[in-house]
Amino acid sequence: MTTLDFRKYKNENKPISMITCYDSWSAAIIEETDIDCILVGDSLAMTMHGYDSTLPANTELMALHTAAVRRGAPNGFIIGDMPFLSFRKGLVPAMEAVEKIMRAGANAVKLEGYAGHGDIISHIVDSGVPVMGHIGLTPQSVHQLGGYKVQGKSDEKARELMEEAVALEEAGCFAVVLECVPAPIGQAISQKLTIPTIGIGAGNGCDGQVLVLQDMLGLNNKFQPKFVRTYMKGFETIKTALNEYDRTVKDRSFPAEEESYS
Ligand SMILES: Nc1nc(=O)c2c([nH]1)NC[C@@H]1CN(c3ccc(C(=O)N[C@@H](CCC(=O)O)C(=O)O)cc3)CN21
Ligand SMILES: CC(C)C(=O)C(=O)O
Ligand SMILES: [Mg+2]
Repeated sequence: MTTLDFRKYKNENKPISMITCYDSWSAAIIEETDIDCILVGDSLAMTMHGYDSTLPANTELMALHTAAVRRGAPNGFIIGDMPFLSFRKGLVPAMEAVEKIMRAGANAVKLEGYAGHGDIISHIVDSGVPVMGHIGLTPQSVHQLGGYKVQGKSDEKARELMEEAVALEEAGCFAVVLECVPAPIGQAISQKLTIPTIGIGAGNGCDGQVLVLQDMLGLNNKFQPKFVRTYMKGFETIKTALNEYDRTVKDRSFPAEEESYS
């Protein structure tokens, strides 16, 4: 996968699959699958570190996880999230953050929103670093949005979303994430843009889909928004295996002779 393939997939009406990943061992599994690209999302603050928002993620943490994912998936196309405020402190700090994430092994960066940092997006793109946009529900703005809610519900808000999407394409983004918007809006934006849209809770009309790995594996018992499909009962499966280990330790059937040195 390269940035050129994103446009090619869209032109050939071929859906793009993206999955989040934050560590080496799951990256190695993903590398063996047909999934097109990996997002080292700042959602790792929540899924990996137990925070209740993405705000605690910083550039150092994102770079650390990006490097781990790169070691696990040496050939994957990796997009690294620019964390909260990292691109809002002026051009030089923004470029230093981009540099850390790219040097950690990303192929591209993603950043939330458009208003107020269109110039920075263009500068990153002009510097030779591919940028993925992200509009709709932008979790770094959760306090301003008043919670994790579906965005673009009114005609006016939907128009604003469309304008932002077009502006991101014009700024040079190679793709754009649409998060938690009504399916008709997701479809309308996808039809308008020449770059692909990657939806999460944005309906079937998007050019691709992304889910958080732990959500789709059913590891995230507490988090069940409408857009998540669980493809595995991960929590129960792992719990059963752990209890089996515990039982075999306590009944002394583990380790067996073949698991011991003579
Ligand atoms: N594990 C995980 N998965 C994610 O998809 C995810 C994260 N973490 N962290 C960052 C953001 C936060 N996201 C969220 C969080 C909550 C809802 C949610 O509760 N949605 C409501 C919609 C309510 C409405 O109708 O407005 C739902 O019930 O689906 C949606 C997206 C998506 N992202
Ligand atoms: C949910 C996706 C799009 C994301 O930005 C993340 O995982 O941080
Ligand atoms: Mg994110």
